[in-house]
Amino acid sequence: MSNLPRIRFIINPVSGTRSKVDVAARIKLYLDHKKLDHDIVYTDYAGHATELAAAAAADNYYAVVAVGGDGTVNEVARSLQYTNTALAILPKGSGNGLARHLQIPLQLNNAIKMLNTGQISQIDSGTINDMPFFTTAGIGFDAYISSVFAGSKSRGLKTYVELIVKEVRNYRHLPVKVWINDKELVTDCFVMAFANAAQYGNNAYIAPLADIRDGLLDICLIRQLDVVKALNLSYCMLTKQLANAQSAEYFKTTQVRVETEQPMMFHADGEYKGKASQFDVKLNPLALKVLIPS
Ligand SMILES: Nc1ncnc2c1ncn2[C@@H]1O[C@H](COP(=O)(O)OP(=O)(O)OP(=O)(O)O)[C@@H](O)[C@H]1O
Repeated sequence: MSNLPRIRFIINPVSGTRSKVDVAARIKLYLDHKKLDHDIVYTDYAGHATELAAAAAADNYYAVVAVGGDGTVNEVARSLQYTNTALAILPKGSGNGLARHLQIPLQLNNAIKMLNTGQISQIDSGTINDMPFFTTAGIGFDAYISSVFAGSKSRGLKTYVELIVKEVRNYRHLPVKVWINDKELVTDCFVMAFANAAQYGNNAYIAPLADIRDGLLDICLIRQLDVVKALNLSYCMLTKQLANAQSAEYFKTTQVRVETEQPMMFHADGEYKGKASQFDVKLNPLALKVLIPS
């Protein structure tokens, strides 16, 4: 056995919108085999990536590469927190929020080449009701959209925007009680997003000022929304201007508690997680090593 650093690729065979590229063949071609040893494993079921990543961390791998979308990234990253093993990403989803935030190349060959020359950094992570997230979590409309999106056959930005425009008319804000930085706030809530990274994915910037290493969550509260405001907010999200929009308010904090009269939908990294009427959202400073471009 060589003494080279070892990396494990975990490929989710069902993720992604693109045609079935032979990722293993590309790895053979573009990974620097003089610098890195590697193995490749495929997930057989939802949740499998978490087990495969935990085994690699226990075996002191240098890095585990999540090959998939933010769902796969989440499953891998949750096992690597507080270990010496770094998360790397070959982005293959439709949104790729964490990869985009970390400026990891979206093109497969370039993303593989980056592994040869990348550097290790550390980032924060969050939990919502003890469920880990690395980009964003949220309650209200964005969780509702993630639930509809999960059942939709098509993917990508166009589907997202069409869904938002269609569903915004039917969705109603709900009253919530929020505790942020020892202050209580009673408010309507259309969306409350808890951002570790700046974007949901697809360059939709829900919290353009979020810093993934500052030990703080950026909370974006949108109290009420109608179709006209929604179009304006969508434009602001895609042009990184949401922090200046009138209908979005921001708070920075390490933890937040939300209570609702009626159960509300929530998501973590865009994966719909169900409904709850109490939410505890926390930030874990610099919990995860990541392999990013030098
Ligand atoms: N072998 C498998 N069979 C079925 N589901 C799987 C398998 N491996 C992983 N999954 C599940 O696939 C889900 C979607 O993965 P992921 O988010 O990476 O891709 P995606 O949905 O195509 O990307 P995006 O969310 O960006 O659209 C994850 O929740 C994961 O649990």
